[in-house]
Amino acid sequence: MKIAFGCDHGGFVLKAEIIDYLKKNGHEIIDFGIDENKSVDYPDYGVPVAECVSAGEADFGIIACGTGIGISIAANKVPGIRCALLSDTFSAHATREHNDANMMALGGRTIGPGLAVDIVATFLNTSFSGDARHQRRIDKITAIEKKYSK
Ligand SMILES: O=C[C@H](O)[C@H](O)[C@H](O)COP(=O)(O)O
Repeated sequence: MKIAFGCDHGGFVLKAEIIDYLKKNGHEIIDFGIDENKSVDYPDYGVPVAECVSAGEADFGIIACGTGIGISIAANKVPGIRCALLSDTFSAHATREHNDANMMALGGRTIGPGLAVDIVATFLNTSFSGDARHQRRIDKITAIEKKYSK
């Protein structure tokens, strides 16, 4: 799959192991940085990933900041993005199966790289259930997006 990745300096600590996992598992990576550990503004790295996913240029987006909060808030402003902030594998599974999330966010200051990679693996290896009740709820989220984009 094509995976877009982006992080700020708070998420940079997770980058190497996530990229390593993605490469070892045959994924193509679209890397939006950062490439060195310097202080940056997380919207500048989360939004390009979100735009890439929203445009259909990547299958999924993975982003990280210190907590995963700021960068996921920014990503979720892009139409078509459903970005889940994750810190456990149960939620990683559930957000794919129930929410059809197309992006996930991690916090480099809240979880370690081992758990981060397990979460990424669970997220990428779980499919949307396609269940009507879940689709109905996603459709309602999309309708909210359309209502406020006028
Ligand atoms: O939600 C925001 C992220 O956790 C940022 O990574 C964090 O705010 C960066 O903080 P600082 O500039 O103090 O390193």
